[in-house]
Amino acid sequence: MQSLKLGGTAAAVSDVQRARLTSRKTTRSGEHSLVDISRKAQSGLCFSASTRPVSQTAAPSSPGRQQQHFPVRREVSNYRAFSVVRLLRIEQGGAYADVLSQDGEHAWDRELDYVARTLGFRTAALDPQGQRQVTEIVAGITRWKRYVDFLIKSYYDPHAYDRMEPLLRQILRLGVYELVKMGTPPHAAVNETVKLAKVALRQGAGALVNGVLRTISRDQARGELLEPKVEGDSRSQARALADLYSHPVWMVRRWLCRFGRSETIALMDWNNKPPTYSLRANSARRVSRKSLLETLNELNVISEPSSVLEDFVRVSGGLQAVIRGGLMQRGLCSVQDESGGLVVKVIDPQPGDIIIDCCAAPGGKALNMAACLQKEGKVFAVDINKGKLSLLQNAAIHLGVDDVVITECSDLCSYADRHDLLADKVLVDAPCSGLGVLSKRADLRWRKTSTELEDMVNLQSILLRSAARLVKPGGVLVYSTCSIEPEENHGQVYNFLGCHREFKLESVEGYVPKTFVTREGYFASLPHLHNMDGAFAARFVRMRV
Ligand SMILES: C[S@@+](CC[C@H](N)C(=O)[O-])C[C@H]1O[C@@H](n2cnc3c(N)ncnc32)[C@H](O)[C@@H]1O
Repeated sequence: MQSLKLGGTAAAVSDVQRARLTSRKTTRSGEHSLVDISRKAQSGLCFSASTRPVSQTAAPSSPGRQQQHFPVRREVSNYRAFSVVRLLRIEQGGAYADVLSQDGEHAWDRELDYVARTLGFRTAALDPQGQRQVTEIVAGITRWKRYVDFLIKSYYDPHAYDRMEPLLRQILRLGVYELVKMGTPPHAAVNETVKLAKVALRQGAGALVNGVLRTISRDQARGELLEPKVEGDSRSQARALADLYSHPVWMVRRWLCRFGRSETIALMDWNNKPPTYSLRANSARRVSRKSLLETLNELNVISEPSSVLEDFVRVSGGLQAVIRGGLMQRGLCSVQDESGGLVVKVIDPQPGDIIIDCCAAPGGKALNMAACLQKEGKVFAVDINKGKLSLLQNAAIHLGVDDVVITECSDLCSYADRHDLLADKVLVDAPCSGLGVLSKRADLRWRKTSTELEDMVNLQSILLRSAARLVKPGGVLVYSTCSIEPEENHGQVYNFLGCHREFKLESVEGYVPKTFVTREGYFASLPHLHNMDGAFAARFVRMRV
């Protein structure tokens, strides 16, 4: 199958014509060829008096602007319009896909205005099902971006695609994603995205989208979809796997060296699946897991008891119904991955303990530890990020543990200089690459670089050294991350023990189920093996002198 090369050489153009890649409808009606249309669409020559050029960047906020300035276009699928505007915003503004999706109820109203300002027309508001569709589509396209772009570039000119106006790029991505990953019936996927391109941009943009999508759809139906070929030297294979499973090449290369091919694929498969969420029943308000499961059942949230933690439940289908039901506001539960709950098991908080959580915000582990104390003892929650620390403070009030949690906004190094508090237990849940949580953080894989990982390693070792000064003789120090990378985990432990003879490593056996205990005695969860986020924890004990 010949790929479509627009704006390329004459030979490439004639290949296109020979392959008759434009849709039948377009060629039969004698309209412009896809090549012409795309050139016009790219150059912006297709703007007419009746169409308006859409800003290349996100629409500026203009508070004085009245709603009636925007015509209502009910024929445009609202969730698709919301999705492309969100994607644009994520790409241009760097907003987190997952943060956006968990915004509160009123955020959708604000977003409706934002969509109108960006597209130049209003759509119908979204019902809860539409909201769920936007969340899932945006997260899905964010995850599958590299693969979707591979397809578009294979069926279109890669250079022209790179220069394409941002909104048109998002519309194309949406159409391709619907066709190849969502299984939307082709006529709906094509017609709806073409309509969106025409109304939001111009006729020519619609024709371009139509041509590319129809070609992909036709090849897909014939089982001839262009796919990355995993062949050649290790570099080429890594690149093809990166295209196929939509991950950065540097990640694929490091996982291939460590896990081998099939496990690397299993890990990438996990990262590409919709995330699983779990909730911790709030024992501080005497909420049992059984009663939490009943409440979830009343809200029609599919949930089941965790198989590894007695106070946790797993929920299916996202958190929107849980958020709408106000369960967190009412202090019934908090959102925490089971891997985070298992790290708390490694710390083993007991009533009466003085605990310092050195990198505490937004507070999943600090609040869990506080509940374990049963009102006896203290959790000193330290974090350098004031905003995130105030989230922790508010959550402590909702959960009824604010009498146990004491927050302090500080750099840990200066905190350790200022305090001679010797705690029973100290947790360093260090900032890390987050490579264990790529399923939940849809855009994280595209924002991380291997250089950043090295920077993280330096910061982690500084924080661990500072934290060590806060542990009393006989006390416990736990170092944890939500990474699966050895430099951030085993490597830190090795370096720490090398220069801190007063600490010895203690196995986590007995604190967590055996399946999470490594040969060296660390806690480690791997997403594709344990069906939860990837995390790591090592438990040290400070020897009595
Ligand atoms: C992985 S997060 C902690 C997550 C938290 N333990 C929880 O369970 O929700 C790492 C935290 O370290 C904090 N941090 C980074 N550098 C720090 C420093 N020098 N001193 C204190 N906190 C720091 C970040 O602000 C971030 O909130």
